Amino acid sequence: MKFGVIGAGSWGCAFANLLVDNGQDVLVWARRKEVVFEINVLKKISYLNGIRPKFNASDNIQEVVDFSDYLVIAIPVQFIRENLSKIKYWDNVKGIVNLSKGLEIKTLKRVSEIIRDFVSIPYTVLSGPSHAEEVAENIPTAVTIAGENVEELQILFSNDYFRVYTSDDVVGIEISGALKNVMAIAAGVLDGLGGWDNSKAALMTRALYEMIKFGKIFGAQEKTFFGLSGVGDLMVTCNSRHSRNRLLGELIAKGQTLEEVMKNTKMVAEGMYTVKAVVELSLKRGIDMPISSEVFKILYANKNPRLSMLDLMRRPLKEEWYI
Ligand SMILES: NC(=O)C1=CN([C@@H]2O[C@H](COP(=O)(O)OP(=O)(O)OC[C@H]3O[C@@H](n4cnc5c(N)ncnc54)[C@H](O)[C@@H]3O)[C@@H](O)[C@H]2O)C=CC1
Ligand SMILES: O=C(CO)COP(=O)(O)O
Repeated sequence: MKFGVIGAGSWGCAFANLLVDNGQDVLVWARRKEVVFEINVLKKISYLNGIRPKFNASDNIQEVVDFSDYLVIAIPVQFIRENLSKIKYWDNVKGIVNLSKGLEIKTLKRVSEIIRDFVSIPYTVLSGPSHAEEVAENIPTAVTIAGENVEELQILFSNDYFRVYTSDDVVGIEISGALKNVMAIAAGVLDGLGGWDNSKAALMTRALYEMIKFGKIFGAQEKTFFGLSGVGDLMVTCNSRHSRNRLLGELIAKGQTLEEVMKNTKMVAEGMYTVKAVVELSLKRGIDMPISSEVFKILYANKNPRLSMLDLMRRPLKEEWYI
């Protein structure tokens, strides 16, 4: 099978190598010519230290689409629309597989909804605790896919280091993948303030509750949040040294501004965008989202992270579970 991968960041490249390991033909689209040169000529992936690309890249997005039976989306969510709008013909593509995690802030849409604005071909989302740095090193990893063609894709993606489960909950997988990035920023803030175990465990548990509360309003199934794309990804992203979102929170709590953090990295922390959509949607739908709302205030209203922590502790006392 031929797979075109849109995005040559860490996850696009790690996933492309996985597909080659599984015997698939792969062509990756990179936005910048220097990245194509690095991959095709220098055999380097600048986003993944020490990992050799097993695939070729092109900076011509239409060429990659024309090559593909399946098109894999692996670019930050805020750039999906602008890049898909460059594609004129979708004739060969039999399905889309989305690896990106977030909500579009301009439209408040999930990735499946953004894609539906361009084409109506089968859509599948893949999510779960899967840091590119570890998948690229063939470290055992398990994820979930939902959508169309999942039986075929489960087999094509699985191998001895990558185990794929199926689910029937596209909405739940998209929402849990998007929201855990926001929660990981909050976890990073706690790391930056003191790295306390009690506080982190409490935060992650209440974060899961907040994710479920939000997801159910949009039709997600509660059980999805207890699976790989929910609690699994929440655990890895809140704790991992690889997590961009967790690191963003940590650096902010240690005194850097958002602008300073962004200037010093070419990586993208999706949660810093998604939090805007989450706060807007929660206000519109009347969903109480205390952690997300504090993350928003820390990032965009210059709120002192210690005060955010205190404000969360001082909320009205209540029963633990009342969804
Ligand atoms: N890195 C990881 O371990 C995982 C990432 N993801 C998701 O995959 C998606 C891609 O993230 P990463 O590969 O981590 O990216 P990254 O943080 O490694 O690299 C940033 C990527 O954004 C691209 N980019 C920046 N501006 C762009 C624009 N205007 N148009 C198109 N692309 C642009 C860069 O070219 C680069 O490919 C995100 O939604 C992320 O949440 C999901 C699972 C694991
Ligand atoms: O989604 C991820 C791991 O499953 C990657 O998380 P970060 O974007 O925080 O690195």
